[in-house]
Amino acid sequence: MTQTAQPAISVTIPGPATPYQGDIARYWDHEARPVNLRLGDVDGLYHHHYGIGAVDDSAFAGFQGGERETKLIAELHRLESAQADLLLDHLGPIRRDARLVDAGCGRGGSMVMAHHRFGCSVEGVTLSAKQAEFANRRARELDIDASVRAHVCNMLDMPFASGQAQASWNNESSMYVDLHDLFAEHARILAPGGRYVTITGCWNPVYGQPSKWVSQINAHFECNIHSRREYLRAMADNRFVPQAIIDLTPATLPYWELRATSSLTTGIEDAFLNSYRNGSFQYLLIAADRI
Ligand SMILES: C[S@@+](CC[C@H](N)C(=O)[O-])C[C@H]1O[C@@H](n2cnc3c(N)ncnc32)[C@H](O)[C@@H]1O
Ligand SMILES: CC(C)=CCC/C(C)=C/COP(=O)(O)OP(=O)(O)O
Ligand SMILES: [Mg+2]
Repeated sequence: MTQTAQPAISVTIPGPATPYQGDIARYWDHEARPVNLRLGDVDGLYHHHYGIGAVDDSAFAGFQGGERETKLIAELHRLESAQADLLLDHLGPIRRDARLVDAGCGRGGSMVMAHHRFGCSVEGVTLSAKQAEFANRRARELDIDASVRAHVCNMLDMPFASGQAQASWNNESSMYVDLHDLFAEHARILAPGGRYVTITGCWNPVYGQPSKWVSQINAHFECNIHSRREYLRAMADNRFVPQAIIDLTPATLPYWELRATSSLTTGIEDAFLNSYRNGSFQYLLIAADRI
């Protein structure tokens, strides 16, 4: 019997592109660590990244017990917001009619800060439906939901037209994806001359290979930390020319030293402290022009 050829049909399959992305979506759907929620409750900016800058001891020294802890938590949060501020500083001048893209937006703290600073629209993507709901609820509460939106989707295949974004970034979210695929997608959505910024933890090729502390961080977060060399190579291969490369390792150590003394430790503090101190891991900001 002869089989007639079936016409090709195109099917849209909802959900994660890979089983790994499904794992990561579940991870962030279920994440509710007090270190993130208590810090976010300080002023309603919910971050999933770490902090930079000198600790202001006077913010909590001289206080006792619960009051001291509350003030110490506010200090940790101030350092995390300072990190996002530094990233936004490197976006350059942004027009009010611009569109910005936050790839791996988490609960949206950086998006809110970007909108408040520039007055422009900010689109974010996350694999986690819970995080996107959280970010969109915060945007509604702040009455900025016409300009700040989180979408549940893959940062390697974003639902944005080509060449329309003035700037885009990854704030501690690039260790979940292949860097060549990532920068190809940023190069697609950015206008020529647009700016890309990342703050990331990367292993240091000068150390040789990922240290046991780096491997511990990977296991803790189910991520895959790349080397500094991989970032620069993948950028160069995808039309990105670095304008600034800043080693933020010395600037993030005080955050980790303070966090290790807090009531909100999660068990990963020593891995960060040891890997930063032995030179196997670096906290890096890279700002690049899309040519
Ligand atoms: C450590 S959190 C960082 C969140 C945010 N950038 C911040 O600074 O608060 C990592 C984020 O990356 C997102 N992510 C990981 N892989 C992704 C992918 N392939 N597509 C979209 N988002 C992804 C996660 O859903 C999560 O929101
Ligand atoms: C620098 C590196 C390697 C980051 C990995 C990505 C990551 C999980 C960032 C912090 O998220 P979080 O704020 O949810 O983590 P925590 O609960 O530890 O504060
Ligand atoms: Mg955190």
